[in-house]
Amino acid sequence: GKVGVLGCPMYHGQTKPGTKEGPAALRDAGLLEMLKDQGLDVKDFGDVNIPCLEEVPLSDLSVKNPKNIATDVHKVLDSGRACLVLGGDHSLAIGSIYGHSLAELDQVVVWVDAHADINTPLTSTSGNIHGMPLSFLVHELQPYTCKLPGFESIKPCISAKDIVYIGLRSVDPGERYIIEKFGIQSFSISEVDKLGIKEVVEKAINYLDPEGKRPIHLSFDVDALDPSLIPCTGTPVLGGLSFREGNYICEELAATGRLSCVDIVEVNPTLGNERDKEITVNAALQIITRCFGNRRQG
Ligand SMILES: CN[C@](CCCC[B-](O)(O)O)(CCN1CCCCC1)C(=O)O
Ligand SMILES: [Mn+2]
Ligand SMILES: [Mn+2]
Ligand SMILES: [Mn+2]
Repeated sequence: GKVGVLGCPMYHGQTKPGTKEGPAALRDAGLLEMLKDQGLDVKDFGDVNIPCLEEVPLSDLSVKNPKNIATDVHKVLDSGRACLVLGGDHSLAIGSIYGHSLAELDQVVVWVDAHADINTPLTSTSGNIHGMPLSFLVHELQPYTCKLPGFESIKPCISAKDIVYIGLRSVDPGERYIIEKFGIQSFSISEVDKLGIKEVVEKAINYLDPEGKRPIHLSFDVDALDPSLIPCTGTPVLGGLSFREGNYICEELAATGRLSCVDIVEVNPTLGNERDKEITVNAALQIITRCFGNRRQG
């Protein structure tokens, strides 16, 4: 398979700037070599240009980020490669999912995360954009939200029925209301406990794409995994997916042969000591290799 790797050192979506070190931490740990060693044709497209806060007034901040990301993701996909986006905080998904829609109109989204990330600017209590990305993208939400200055270039491009959550365990009241109102399919950690990961993944894929022909966008927030596996992330929540569950999800999505774009987000190497960073980066690297065909069975 052919993979294009895109670094996206985004940190404006939340208050801990260390997520801008995420792409470098993953590359420095040998990500590209690991992917090549499993037989992939890998091309590194470098990092998206994320201007730092000082360079642009706040109002322009977002117009550059999502648009740059969308343009670059579109370019990778149009080159015939699957796109691997290295975060950076989860606000980058505004650009990656929009960029995916420019290359493929009928994508479905698997959102693996402890959080729903679907607050609108009006329902968010933190004001952090990494808790809002889906609200900029879902058609049905638009009458209920507001456009932030600079987001004009990003158009809603997915329907509520094209999203499935796996791993939820920290959902705000406004998000719960939105999920219920629009009937967004979600498998929280409780469902993972109840059904087991095999049935969750089976149901998720069959719900999104029963005919098995639509391109899949996996937006994987590493905080979906248990904090013991990912000590270096900004919003940890106890009782997360096991390492085996995380690997299983990615193996099964890869096995569809339709995994078109993968975001790996919220790695913040500056949170924790050297050992914590090693644990976090190693777990993230393993998850990534499973997205592109490397299986535990060999
Ligand atoms: C659950 N929503 C949060 C977290 C978003 C995490 C973003 B992700 O990309 O890492 O998933 C938290 C909001 N809470 C803050 C503390 C008080 C209660 C609300 C938000 O800031 O919207
Ligand atoms: Mn195109
Ligand atoms: Mn999260
Ligand atoms: Mn997230």
